[in-house]
Amino acid sequence: MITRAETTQTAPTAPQDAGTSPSGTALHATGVHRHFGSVRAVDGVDLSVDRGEIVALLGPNGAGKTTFLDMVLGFTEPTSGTLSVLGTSPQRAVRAGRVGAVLQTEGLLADLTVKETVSMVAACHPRYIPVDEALERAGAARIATRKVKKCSGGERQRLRFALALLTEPDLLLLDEPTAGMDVRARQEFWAAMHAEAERGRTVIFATHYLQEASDFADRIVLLRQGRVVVDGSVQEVTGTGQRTLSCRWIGPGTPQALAVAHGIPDDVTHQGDRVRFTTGDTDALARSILTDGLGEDLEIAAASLDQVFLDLTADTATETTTDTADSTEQKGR
Ligand SMILES: Nc1ncnc2c1ncn2[C@@H]1O[C@H](COP(=O)(O)OP(=O)(O)OP(=O)(O)O)[C@@H](O)[C@H]1O
Repeated sequence: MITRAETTQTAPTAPQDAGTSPSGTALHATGVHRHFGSVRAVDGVDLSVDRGEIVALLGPNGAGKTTFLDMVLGFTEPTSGTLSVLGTSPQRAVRAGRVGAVLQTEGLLADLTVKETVSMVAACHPRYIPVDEALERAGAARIATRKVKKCSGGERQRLRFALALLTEPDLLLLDEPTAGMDVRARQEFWAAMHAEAERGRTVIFATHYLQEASDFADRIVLLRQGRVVVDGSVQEVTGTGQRTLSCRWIGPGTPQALAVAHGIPDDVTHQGDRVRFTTGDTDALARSILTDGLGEDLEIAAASLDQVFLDLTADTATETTTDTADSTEQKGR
């Protein structure tokens, strides 16, 4: 049985077991559910990720991100629905070393050095890249001789990254990979990940840092209560939110009257000499302001990813449950 801690470390099956994915799809999920007793952790996810894509998986605590990644890694099976990874089952893709993962769980031996750890794990694989190369690419070369127990949280993540790269995987899965890293470590981590993406790897990462998602991902998938609520590029996702229009008011009339005329009576605020409107139709508002000479120095801004995230996940406090019996399964992580 494969456990979360073993994912990047033991994949002794021959590569030909993994099959191929002629369509170029790295991941294909159709109607995937994963229920734990009464808890619908994943509640009908349809998702297709092409090879070479970089996808950020966002969602509030308990949205189902880790459970979904666990299924992609073959740790747990969907309750229903189908899931294929690189054209085969998750288990076969993982065993063939075609999937690398950087997870938050432990599973590292405290008394080994970083390099010893990578060497030991490399020896479990039928084929792997040179250990020094994996360390270098993961930004872990300078901590090669450090004992794992002396490594900080961020350094351990780099070590996990080096382990994930050993088999030159086609798909990299990262669950909150930069948790615990300081700003510099985070920047270095993403620079290293960029280099891996440029080598053509597909990267799927779960994160709570929206800026990281915005900076690094081609595509944002937002989960809420086990379902995909938004799926698109950063521009498409922020485009679903309300825009703001601000200007210097020069009259006649009042901003409030204009807001009422546009059906947004409560969405007008003042900041210094500027007035700010929040609306789904900034074009119509801008037209009125310019045509009637009501304001000057107009600025229109799309919603921030943070704002869209907050709007779409505002009511997630309620737990999603099925109407079946209580959960008897324990959270095993
Ligand atoms: N083994 C399990 N048994 C019972 N419930 C579980 C189990 N694993 C996950 N859950 C529940 O499923 C839901 C989704 O959890 P999951 O860890 O996938 O969310 P997440 O989006 O990764 O959250 P976070 O951002 O906090 O890591 C939660 O309500 C969680 O408590």
